[in-house]
Amino acid sequence: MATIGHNNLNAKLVDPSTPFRFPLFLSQYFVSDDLFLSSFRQVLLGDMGAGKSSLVLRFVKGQFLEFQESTIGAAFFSQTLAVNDATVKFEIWDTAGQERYHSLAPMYYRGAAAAIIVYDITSLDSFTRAKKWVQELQKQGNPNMVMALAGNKADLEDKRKVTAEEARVYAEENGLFFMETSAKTASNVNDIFYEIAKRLPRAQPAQNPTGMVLVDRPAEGTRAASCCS
Ligand SMILES: Nc1nc2c(ncn2[C@@H]2O[C@H](COP(=O)(O)OP(=O)(O)OP(=O)(O)O)[C@@H](O)[C@H]2O)c(=O)[nH]1
Repeated sequence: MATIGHNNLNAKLVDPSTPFRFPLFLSQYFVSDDLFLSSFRQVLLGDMGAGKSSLVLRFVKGQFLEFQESTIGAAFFSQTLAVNDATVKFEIWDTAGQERYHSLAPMYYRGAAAAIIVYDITSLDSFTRAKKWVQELQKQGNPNMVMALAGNKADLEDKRKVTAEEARVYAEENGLFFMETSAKTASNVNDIFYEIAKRLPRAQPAQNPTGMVLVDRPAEGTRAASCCS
């Protein structure tokens, strides 16, 4: 059973391996003719203290805590975002950066459609750690996974140790998109989630759906089926 580390957030006790209602990368629900919802599982990975929980807290609640508690195990959040004509629901796993939780990470990234790998621009070690996460995802993650590299704490320019150029080149070479973010000032936080949503498989409403259609499918390849056309 996964545990959670945040008592200040709306994290739920959920084991990603069994009771999760829609275990595939992408679930689509045609609720009515004019409401279309795509649901994506997403994971945040990175060194401890890089700012993963702070980014999620900023995205989900618009808040920032100067003294954010370290995550234990992982924490689950959800947030919806309007992207073009569709509503995208993110089901977000915020993993713990402490090394002792490393072995839990595959439980969270294996079923994920997208990942944000977070480092702290004031820490070379956290950038090195981020690269190791990228390697692990490239070897063991979903091959169609959308990956973003977030250089967080961009507000701490005077303490910077990782240049934006270095990170950008690395991201380009490894097929990630890159943004510097600040959970503190909110800079680029919504933007990075929005960019991920835009890169996920395009949500397309069915032709004249009648009634409710529930479709679970892998990220790519199969077309949505309708029970009631
Ligand atoms: N200045 C600044 N501080 C930040 C930013 N993001 C997070 N922090 C601070 O960095 C510390 C660690 O943030 P967390 O969000 O807990 O980091 P984490 O990656 O979730 O850490 P673990 O749960 O241990 O893996 C906290 O004290 C935050 O307030 C940021 O953008 N700017």
